[in-house]
Amino acid sequence: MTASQPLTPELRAWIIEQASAGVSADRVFKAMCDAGWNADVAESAMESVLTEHLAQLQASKESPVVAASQPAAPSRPLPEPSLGQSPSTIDVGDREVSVLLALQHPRVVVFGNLLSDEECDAIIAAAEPRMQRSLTVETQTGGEEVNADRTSDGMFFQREETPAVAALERRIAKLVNWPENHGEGLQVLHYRPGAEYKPHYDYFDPTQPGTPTILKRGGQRLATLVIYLNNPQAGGGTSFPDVGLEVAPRRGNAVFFSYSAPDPATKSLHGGSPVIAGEKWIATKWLREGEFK
Ligand SMILES: O=C(O)CCC(=O)C(=O)O
Ligand SMILES: [Fe+2]
Repeated sequence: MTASQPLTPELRAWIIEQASAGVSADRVFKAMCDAGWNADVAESAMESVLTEHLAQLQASKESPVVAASQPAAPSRPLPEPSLGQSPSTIDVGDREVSVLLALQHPRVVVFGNLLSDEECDAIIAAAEPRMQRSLTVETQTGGEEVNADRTSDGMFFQREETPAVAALERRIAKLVNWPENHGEGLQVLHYRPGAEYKPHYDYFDPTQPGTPTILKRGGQRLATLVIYLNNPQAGGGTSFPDVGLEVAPRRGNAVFFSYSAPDPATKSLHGGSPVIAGEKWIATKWLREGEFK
């Protein structure tokens, strides 16, 4: 390379590659000088290449055609409540849900008044006869096993299975702006004293062999809504250990959290803390990328 050398496509590509790999501008500049470039020429070459590259990136982000062809881009749409105007309540059609707390990273929003006491009781009553010790899929063998990290009992409803479940699903869709048919059936969990759900991620781990099969049915999980159906006497909060947050379980309230990628960087690690006294009943709604059939 010499100062008189034209700015070839290879050199342009090399500058972009260095910058994209996180090499500092100073080091790229020094490498060009070491290779014989005049400092002023090297500087203006870098500036023009990178400015043009950034403009191209911006244009491709703004083009809907390109965006649609990149489903895995980090800017993928996510379930998200409309909190732009910092509302204290959100109208979900047949109810005013209150907004009690919002955190950006991890994305966590705590809601009040999502369900009435009667609706909570109706969901518990419909679930109770069908409760079984929670099983998890054993990803190596494909079988199911009792998981020591999850000492609750559980069951799944079909979507819209009872009037209270259907009303809840309609509200959730409005609350977080996500289609009802992109949600899994509601899961109900029952924790007795001492029971807990150790910290975990709700997304499916892309490195596990069973994950591609799971993803065929609706794609990744993108967000979770945990709804409290009763008031435990002590313990049983939902914890987010990466940020030291614990949400108190109060009947009719709910905690929403989303994860833009199946990655711990989302800080979406969370768990159900041990119930110290009383019992804990929750309903969990997982929201998927696509239609869940
Ligand atoms: O029990 C809780 O508070 C958390 C439940 C949970 O993490 C889940 O259902 O995935
Ligand atoms: Fe979870």
